[in-house]
Amino acid sequence: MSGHGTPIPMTARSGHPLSGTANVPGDKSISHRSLILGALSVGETRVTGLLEGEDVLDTAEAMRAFGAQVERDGAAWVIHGVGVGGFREPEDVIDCGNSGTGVRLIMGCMATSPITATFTGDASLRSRPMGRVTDPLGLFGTQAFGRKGGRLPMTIVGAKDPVPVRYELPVPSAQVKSAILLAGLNAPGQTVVVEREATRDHTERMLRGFGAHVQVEDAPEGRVIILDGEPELRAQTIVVPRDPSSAAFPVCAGIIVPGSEVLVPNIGLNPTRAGLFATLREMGADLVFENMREEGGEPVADLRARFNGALKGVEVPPERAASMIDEYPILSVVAAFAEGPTVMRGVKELRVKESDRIDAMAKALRAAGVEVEEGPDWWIVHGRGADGVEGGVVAETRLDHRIAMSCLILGMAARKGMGVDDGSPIATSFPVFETLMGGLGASLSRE
Ligand SMILES: O=C(O)C1=C[C@@H](OP(=O)(O)O)[C@@H](O)[C@H](O)C1
Ligand SMILES: C=C(OP(=O)(O)O)C(=O)O
Repeated sequence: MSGHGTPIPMTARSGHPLSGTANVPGDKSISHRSLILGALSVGETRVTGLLEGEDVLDTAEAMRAFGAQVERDGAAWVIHGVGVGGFREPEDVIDCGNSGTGVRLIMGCMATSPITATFTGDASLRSRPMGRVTDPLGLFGTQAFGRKGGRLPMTIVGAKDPVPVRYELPVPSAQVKSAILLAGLNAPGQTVVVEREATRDHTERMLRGFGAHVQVEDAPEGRVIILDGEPELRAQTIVVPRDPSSAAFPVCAGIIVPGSEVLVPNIGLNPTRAGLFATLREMGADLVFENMREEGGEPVADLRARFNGALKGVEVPPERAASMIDEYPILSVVAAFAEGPTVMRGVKELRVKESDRIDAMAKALRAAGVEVEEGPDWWIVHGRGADGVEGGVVAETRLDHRIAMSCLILGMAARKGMGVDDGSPIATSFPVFETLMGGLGASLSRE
C-alpha cells in the first residue's frame, strides 16, 4: 500500500464547541505487535480491538507474505502462526506503506531466519533511516543492502547461523529495541538490549504474555532487557487497549476549543506512553482522570477534558520525551493557545519521523501567526493565549498523519480556522478521525 492516492484537502472551522464521548481506536503499537507475535506463535491468536489503520493492515499483509494466516473474523482478527523460526521467504517485495514501526519490527523478526526479503514503503518511509536497525541486526550475522544512507528499498539477508547479541541503544527508540528482541527470538542464548532512557515497553510485556522469558533490570547504565532465545511462543487472546496517542487529539481539542467538554474513555496510562497528559496538567489544563483502574496489568482511566482558557506555557522535561514522542505536534498546538513560551528540548528524534515534525509544525504555526524558535533538538512555541491564534492558512502535511490531525485541531480553535493540503495520511493511524471529531461537533470538511 505504498504512497497515498489523490490528496484530500481538508478544512477545520472554529466557533464549534465540542461535547460528547470519543471512543478512539485501538493502540497502533500493540496492534502491530499482536500480529507479529501471533505470526511467530504456534496455534491460533485472536485479537479484538485491533487498529484497522493502513499501517497495521500493511503489517497484516506482510505476516501473510511470511507464511502466517491472518484473517478478520467478525470483530476479531485471527492469526495462525508459523512459530519462531518458521517464516518462509516472501515471493514479492514487502511494502510497509507509511509505517516505521511495521518495517523495523518486521526486519527484526525475519533477520535471524535463513531467508531474504526486500522492503519498501511510501515516499515518507523511503526517506527514513534504517541503519539504526540494520547496524544491530548485523551483529546477529544479518546482512542489509539498501540505498544510500541506509534507506529503503532494502534487502535483508537473514543470518543462517545467528549468534546472540548485546546492544546498547544509541537512540531512545522502542522500534530499534523491539527489532533486536524479535531477532533474538531465533538466536541461541541470551540477547541483551540496554536502553539509557525507558521507551515504550509493549514488546517486553507482550513477549512475556506469549511465553518468552524476558528479564528487565534497572542498572547504572539504564534498563537492561534480557531475552532467552528460541522460546516456543504460545498463541494468545488479546484485547487491544485504546491508543493514548490517538486520544491526544480529542483531549487537546477539548482543552483548546472554547466551551468544550469531551470524555475519552478507556485510555491506557502506561507510564512509557503518558507524558503528554502529565504535561497538559502542568500547563493548567482541566484534564481529569476518572474511574482509574487496572486492566491487563496496565493503568487505565477515562479522560475528561474541558476548556478553561487558563493554559500557561511550560518547560517539558527532556527525560519525558520518549513517553510522548508522537505527541509533540499536538502539544505544540496546545502551546500556541497558552500564555507564554513552551520549551521542548531533547527531541531530535522528531526530525526523523514521517516528516521532520519540528520543521513541519514550525512552518504551520508561523503561517497561522504563532512565533516558533527551533534548533537541532529543541523548539520553543510562544503561546498567544486562548483566542490569540489567527490561522486561516493551509498547512502542508508531508505524508504525516500527526501533522494533518494537529493542524486540523488548531483550526478548530484558531480565529480563521485552518486547512491542510492533504488529510489522506490520517488513515494510517486514525481512520475514523473525521467522523469521531464530527460527532463531537467539530466542523471539518473536505474541499
Ligand atoms: O515501537 C513503536 O510502536 C513506536 C515507537 C516510536 O518510534 P521510535 O522507536 O522511532 O521512537 C513511535 O514514534 C512510533 O509511533 C511507535
Ligand atoms: C512515528 C510514528 O509512526 P511510525 O514510526 O510507525 O511510522 C507515529 O505514529 O507518530
